[in-house]
Amino acid sequence: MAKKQIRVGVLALQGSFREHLSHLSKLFEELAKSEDYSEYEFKDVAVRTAKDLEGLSGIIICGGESTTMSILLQRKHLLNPLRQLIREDHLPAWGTCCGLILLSNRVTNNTSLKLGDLKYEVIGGLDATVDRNSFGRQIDSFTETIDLSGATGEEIHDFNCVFIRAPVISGLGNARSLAKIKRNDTELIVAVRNDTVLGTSFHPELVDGDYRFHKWFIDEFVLT
Ligand SMILES: NC(=O)CC[C@H](N)C(=O)O
Repeated sequence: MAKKQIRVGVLALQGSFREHLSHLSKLFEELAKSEDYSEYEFKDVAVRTAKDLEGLSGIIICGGESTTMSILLQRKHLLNPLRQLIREDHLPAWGTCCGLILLSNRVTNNTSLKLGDLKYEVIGGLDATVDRNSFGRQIDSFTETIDLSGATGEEIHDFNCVFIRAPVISGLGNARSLAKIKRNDTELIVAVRNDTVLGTSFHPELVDGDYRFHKWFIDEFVLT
């Protein structure tokens, strides 16, 4: 019987797209050996043009710099196709850090930006507000081990979460919180989801050899 083709795209304009593609391809090598996934044939796809979006079952928007990425999305004519796919057609999507910002409906701390004739535009899809650069400057980047087992229902008790000039989810509409960290006695939301869109302030693609979070995205969002 022909296998079901599962193509997972990674927006590859700027930022940590190579790391996501490498995580996916290694994960897919593992899944190809597993009886549980024998009905599927997986492929990771670098998305650079609107044509690359054809036939995708899911998409990842990587870490990077959201102002730059917003400009590139507009110049490459990818912003509107992605809005259509993610917001109207409910293509499963996951954004890490900059990707979370671009997938949120509301962004704060982005007002002083002059972009020539362009505006700071996001894709949206997550009914949440994110505050950019919420932990301060690049030098204030940090790693924290978080128990993601409650959030994912998987054995991800200790996940190495890398925060680089990360945003925080400062308001929730219909999206729901998945994970929090504590800073100065305040709980901050760092992962959020709705039915088809997932956002994390941290970067699972930067954790070498750990594909558990990527696997959960495939199982929970792409294959359901
Ligand atoms: N690591 C990241 O993706 C950083 C995001 C970046 N600070 C922004 O606002 O776009």
